[in-house]
Amino acid sequence: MKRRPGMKFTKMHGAGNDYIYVDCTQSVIDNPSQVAIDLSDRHFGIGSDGLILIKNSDKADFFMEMYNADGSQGQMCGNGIRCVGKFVYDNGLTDKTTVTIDTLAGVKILELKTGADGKVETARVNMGAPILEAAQIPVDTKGLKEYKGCEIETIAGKVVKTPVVDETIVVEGKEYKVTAVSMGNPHAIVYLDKDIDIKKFEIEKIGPFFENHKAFPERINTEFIQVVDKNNLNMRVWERGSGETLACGTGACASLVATVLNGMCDTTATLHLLGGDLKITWDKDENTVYLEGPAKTVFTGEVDI
Ligand SMILES: N[C@@H](CCC[C@H](N)C(=O)O)C(=O)O
Repeated sequence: MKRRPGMKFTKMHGAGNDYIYVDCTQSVIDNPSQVAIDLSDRHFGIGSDGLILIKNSDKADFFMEMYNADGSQGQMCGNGIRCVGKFVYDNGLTDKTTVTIDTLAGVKILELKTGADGKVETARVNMGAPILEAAQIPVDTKGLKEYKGCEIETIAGKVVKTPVVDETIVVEGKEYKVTAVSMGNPHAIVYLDKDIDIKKFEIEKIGPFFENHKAFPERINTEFIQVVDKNNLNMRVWERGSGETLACGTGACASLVATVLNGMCDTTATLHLLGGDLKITWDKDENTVYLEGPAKTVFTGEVDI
């Protein structure tokens, strides 16, 4: 009997945030959500933080469709989009080094940087403007301890009327200060003391309670940040739908914005994550966030689905 051909995939990572990438420009995958659950499993599957499909787009060069390890869809993925840039360039799907990629959070522009072997090593992504209005993140401010509120002026006198900056939230009976930012997907940023060893922080105990807290109607990605100095932040992340990951690109962007809003860092900083470093800049004149970091291929293969 002839074996049905398997699905070709490439395992890639950006600062240790690993996904399975599939070229869907010529073929389709039925039930990608279930495929993400099955293949992300680190014992019974390939092992990853989720699945990313590269599709055709009528608005941009390509479309990125991303699934977390639990099969839920994320609107955006900062580490994933850099790897999509590497995938399409290294595999000859484009010869451009400035690539546009559409996502559920809009079209993003990537500047790809190649190494001596002609392959993409890093990418700089224009991630667009951070979203700060509670309802758009979304945050249900009734789920906070009490909402004190404030107003933030962004560009051209545009005022954000209901941001969530340094508000109090009660999680498992303990009070935390939280700032919320969306980069197309929702993030809650919480600060840790300077003197703790961030690598020993028990994120797996508290992360799920933030993720599913009543203040976050679409669940949330939570970044735990330690401010080292004005240009260096340590970060651990508990991702919505995937649990702890070694890095989160949108999370690093959201954390930089949150830390600027809290007056604790400059508009450019390096975020140090378990899987590597990401450089983030918030250009306040144009209200745009830029993310720069590595993109790596681990292996390619074929798998039955
Ligand atoms: N790791 C990603 C974000 C992936 C999506 C996230 N878990 C969500 O559901 O919003 C990144 O690098 O940005």
